[in-house]
Amino acid sequence: MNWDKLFSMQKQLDGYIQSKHHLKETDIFQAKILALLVELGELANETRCFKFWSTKPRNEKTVILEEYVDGVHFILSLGIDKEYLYEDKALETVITTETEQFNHVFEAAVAFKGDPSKLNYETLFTNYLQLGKLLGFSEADIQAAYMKKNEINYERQIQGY
Ligand SMILES: O=c1ccn([C@H]2C[C@H](O)[C@@H](COP(=O)(O)OP(=O)(O)OP(=O)(O)O)O2)c(=O)[nH]1
Repeated sequence: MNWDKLFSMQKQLDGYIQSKHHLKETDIFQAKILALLVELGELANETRCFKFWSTKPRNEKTVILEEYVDGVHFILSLGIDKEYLYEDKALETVITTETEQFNHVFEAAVAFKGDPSKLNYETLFTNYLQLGKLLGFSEADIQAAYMKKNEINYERQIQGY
């Protein structure tokens, strides 16, 4: 996957949002971490993977992918803030349940908040990609859905959302 292209699109979007909301000089690192954690919760809710008490089916794959790419936005954005990129590498196949993998991603996000090192960023990125793989998304699916949501994010800003 060409992550450089997505990083560059994200950088433009973040710049647009920050100038629109007069945040150029404000530290929004904490807000972006919380936003990522909230998106992860929303994503988990759409999969319903942890709802052992319920028999209701999970939401459609397209809806789950839309939620997934909101998390991609915030992970790219956090990397940009800390001046990190992600280089594509072969993903190890994880032998976990979706629920365990969600918990890994939560842990990785909290670890990155406490110590925003390059290594912790890579761990967060990799864990999130492995979650995407477990949810059945190909890199092409993720890239296409990211592009679509990136455009929607501009439209929402223009509409004064
Ligand atoms: O600096 C930022 C801030 C936000 N976003 C993007 C990420 C995500 O794709 C979207 C925010 O998520 P969402 O669309 O779910 O927004 P919301 O306000 O939570 O929507 P809703 O009120 O519909 O739940 O904005 C960025 O890319 N950069």
